[in-house]
This record gives sequence, structure tokens and C-alpha cells, in this order.
Amino acid sequence: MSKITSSTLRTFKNEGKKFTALTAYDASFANAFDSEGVDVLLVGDSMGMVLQGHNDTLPVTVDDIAYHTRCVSRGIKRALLIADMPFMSYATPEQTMTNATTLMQAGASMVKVEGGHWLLESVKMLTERGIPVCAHLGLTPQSVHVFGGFKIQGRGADNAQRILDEAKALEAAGAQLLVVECIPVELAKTITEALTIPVIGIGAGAVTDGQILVMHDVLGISSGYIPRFSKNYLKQTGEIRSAVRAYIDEVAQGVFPAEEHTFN
Ligand SMILES: Nc1nc(=O)c2c([nH]1)NC[C@@H]1CN(c3ccc(C(=O)N[C@@H](CCC(=O)O)C(=O)O)cc3)CN21
Ligand SMILES: CC(C)C(=O)C(=O)O
Ligand SMILES: [Mg+2]
Repeated sequence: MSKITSSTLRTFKNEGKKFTALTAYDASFANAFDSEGVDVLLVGDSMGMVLQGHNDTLPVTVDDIAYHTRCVSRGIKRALLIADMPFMSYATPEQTMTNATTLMQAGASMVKVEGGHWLLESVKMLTERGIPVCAHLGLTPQSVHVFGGFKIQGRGADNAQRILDEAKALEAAGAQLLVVECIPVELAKTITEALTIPVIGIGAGAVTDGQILVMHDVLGISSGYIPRFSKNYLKQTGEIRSAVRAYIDEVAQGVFPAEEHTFN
């Protein structure tokens, strides 16, 4: 069983094989997800909400992500491990290099950063120095206070065009993967077709190359409210490994996300 790399995911894209990603924060869940066949695991700054109980992702630190990345990395054999760079850890080139180095040395194989045009120089710098980058556009939760809430992004022709331009520019700067979150399905389709790198969607419809969800939503244990683009797979299966397999199967077959999980 060979390790998944960004070139594996590019092959999946070219073959039209839909792949699956989940967040993970510890070795035991990571091991279960990996052994059931989840292709990509993300140590997400969503940990600020689902692990730490905050209302947003802003309080998460580089040390938090590094600790959970070390835990997850010990649990996996096959999946590609991505670590989120947390809020304000990549505001300057110096910070970006130092903090991305910490996360790679904690066991990540790629780092993820939220943003568009302003990030191009950092993406180029990281990639040239040996750190692969996953970009993240659309509803970028670290900007929740700029957006005025967790609101769908990319509605209207101007906003859609800006996000498409940013996606192309990030690919040109060297990004090897792109996450698009909470955007209209038409825009997600346009971006996925315009890029050669794989595009992973969350709240972006069934048109992207892969799907990602927060593990707590899939297992129905998010405290409070579950976003409407997400799905509790434990309810229909009653067992964690079966829930993960159901998620993988539904993504592979194009059953998830359905219309009810998609924004227009
Ligand atoms: N448990 C959990 N699941 C997630 O998917 C998630 C997190 N936490 N934390 C980090 C970010 C924050 N996310 C969120 C949180 C809320 C909405 C939300 O309330 N969305 C509205 C749509 C609003 C609109 O129509 O503009 C919804 O109804 O789902 C979306 C994404 C996604 N991520
Ligand atoms: C939801 C995914 C894309 C994420 O960034 C996170 O879990 O932090
Ligand atoms: Mg995140």
C-alpha cells in the first residue's frame, strides 16, 4: 500500500475518480480513517471549534496544530497528511517560513493556508523551499469577522470571477491542491475544470475532485449545530468504521453531496 501524494490525487482527478478527505486530530481516529481508505487527512484549525469549544477558529495556535499533527502522523500509513496553518501564523514571509517548518517537522506532508492574491508570494516561497501548499478559497473561516459570519461566498458575477482568478493564480504560484468551501456549485464546477491541480470541496457540491468534512459532523458529535452541507453517517450505520466507509462510498459514487447539501 503506497502513500498518497499530491501526484496520486492528480491521477485521481485525471481518471475522474472522486477521493475523500476527513479532518483528524488524534492517532486512533486517524488510524481508523486511514485504514478504511480515506485518502487525505487534515489537522484542521476547526479543532478550535470541535475540540476546544470556541465559536470560531481564531484562538488556535501553531503549537496546537503541531501537537495534533504529531498525534495524527503516528496513526497513519497511507493518507496524505495536511496541517492547517492557523490564524495569523502566515501574515509575513518570516512567520510563514518558521511556522510552516514547525508543522512539517511535526509530521505534515503539506500545509494549508486561507486566502487569495495576497498569498501568492508565500505559496511560491514555500513551494520553492520544499513545502507543498494546499490553498483554501471561498468561505475561509479565519476571515469570519470580515465576512460578518459563516456565510456562503462567491455569489454574483464579480465575486465568482475574483475567486476563479485567485484559484488560477494560486495554481500558477505552485499550490498543489485547493480547498473550496461554501461556494455555489456552478463556481465550484468552473474552478475544478479550469485547474489541473485537484480541487477538494466542502459545501461546494458534487462537482469537485474530492470532498472533505469535519470528522465530528460525520460522526454526529459536533456540539450544537451541524452545517447543512455536512452529513451524519453514524446515524445510518451505527458504527464508526462503517460510517467512514459509507462516506467514502457515497463520495465515490457521486451520491454525496446531494442537492440538499449544495448551494446555488
Ligand atoms: N463542526 C464543524 N464543521 C465544519 O464544517 C466547520 C467547523 N466545524 N469549523 C470550521 C469551519 C466553519 N465552518 C462553517 C460553519 C458554519 C457554517 C454555516 O453556518 N453555514 C450556513 C450557510 C450560511 C449561508 O447560507 O450563507 C449553513 O446553513 O450551513 C458554514 C461553515 C466550516 N467548518
Ligand atoms: C473544513 C476544513 C477544510 C478545514 O479547514 C478545517 O477543518 O479546519
Ligand atoms: Mg481550517
